[in-house]
Amino acid sequence: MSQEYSLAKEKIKILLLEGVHESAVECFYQQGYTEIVQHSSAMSEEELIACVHEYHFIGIRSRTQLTEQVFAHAKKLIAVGCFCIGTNQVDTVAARTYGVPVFNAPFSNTRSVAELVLAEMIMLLRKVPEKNMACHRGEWLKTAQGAHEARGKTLGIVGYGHIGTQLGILAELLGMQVVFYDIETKLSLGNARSMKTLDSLLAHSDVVSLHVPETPQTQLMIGPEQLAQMKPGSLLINASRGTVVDLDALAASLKAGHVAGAAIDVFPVEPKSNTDEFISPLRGIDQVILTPHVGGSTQEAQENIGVEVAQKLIKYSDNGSTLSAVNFPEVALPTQHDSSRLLHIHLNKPGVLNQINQVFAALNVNITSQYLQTDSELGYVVMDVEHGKAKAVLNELKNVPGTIRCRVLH
Ligand SMILES: NC(=O)c1ccc[n+]([C@@H]2O[C@H](COP(=O)([O-])OP(=O)(O)OC[C@H]3O[C@@H](n4cnc5c(N)ncnc54)[C@H](O)[C@@H]3O)[C@@H](O)[C@H]2O)c1
Ligand SMILES: O=C(O)[C@H](O)COP(=O)(O)O
Repeated sequence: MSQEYSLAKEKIKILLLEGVHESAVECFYQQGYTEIVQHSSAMSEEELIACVHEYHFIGIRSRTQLTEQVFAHAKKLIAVGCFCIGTNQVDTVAARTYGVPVFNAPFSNTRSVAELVLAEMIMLLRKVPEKNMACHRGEWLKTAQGAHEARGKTLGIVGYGHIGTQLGILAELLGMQVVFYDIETKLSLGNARSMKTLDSLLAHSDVVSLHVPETPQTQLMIGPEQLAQMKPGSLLINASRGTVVDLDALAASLKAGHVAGAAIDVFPVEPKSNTDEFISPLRGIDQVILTPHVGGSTQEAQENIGVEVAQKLIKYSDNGSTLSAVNFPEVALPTQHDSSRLLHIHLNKPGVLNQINQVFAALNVNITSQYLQTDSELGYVVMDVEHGKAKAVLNELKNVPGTIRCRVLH
């Protein structure tokens, strides 16, 4: 049975995985949420299935997979917080069907990614990775051969969103020319030029940097054909998602000397914890910078994300607001005064709202405020009623056909 009445805050159990920043914990404490369990690493599906029934909120980063099976066992789960940008690790459709909104931090770590990519680009242009490796082996590779300034070179940005646009601005400050390719029409910032096709961007760029989300269209977006279209001696950077690049094809292109260098932060399969082995066809290739998915891992980003996502979870818990949820109709709500608040999540089918309103009419309960938002499949309606009336209404609302979840707040 899912939670029907909001508990006292100190009884609400929160599970935070993957070293979610202390700033989140402080936010929860400040708002009276003290039952917090923290883990520094991710949990496997099995581990989650064994414990998820205890928790009302779960906070994760990019490593924890929240599958349909996990949601099926999460009887008390009220909401999920992804303390990162990506939500591809969560079955957000399954979450919806169980009436669980998923929140994330859509931009708090974007500057950190842009800065890392900029630094890597300069390192690759100067052939620092191979010179660094040579020094570690006791060799002395002092040469200007193949080393270039960034000034005057062309940076091609694939995916001109929060990260891509910031990177473009930073690169122009170095005197680079910026071109970009995006499936949406985007406002060009600075002197950046939009390219009509991915192929033309690849053929024009000295450095290609990928900043697209993981979608069916971006799966292996850069494979053997695309690598062959890149200029001989050009560089590839991927700090987006590991599924975007065919790493075997990249390794072959690097070994053949076509692509001259690469910086890769994300991988199709990443170790679940810092003690697991990292396996990749790029290991041992000197001209590649490999980083363990740390594009967004700065103190500044993590602290801001901690606050941002914790506040979204607290708001949903305290007043039902779903503003900026990634899988749910968005409702922005004022705090209720002198009333009880009922939250009703239902299938968006003809007649459901009518039946909800009939419950109130039959019980002669007045709705003081009502807020509704729907998408093509889901409806979320929030109703404030006089104190003391909510319990009777809840008992009837639960039986309205199409109800996914119904709760009373305070
Ligand atoms: N390495 C890290 O630690 C790290 C940190 C943050 C984000 N990321 C990844 O970076 C990605 C981009 O982040 P963002 O904040 O810039 O996202 P964003 O949503 O602001 O921008 C993504 C852009 O890609 C475009 N796009 C989508 N599909 C495309 C396609 N097939 N071809 C071309 N363009 C396409 C979108 O229209 C959008 O403009 C995130 O989805 C996340 O996976 C990684
Ligand atoms: O989606 C994101 O924001 C990035 O991939 C970073 O994920 P992380 O918080 O697990 O480092």
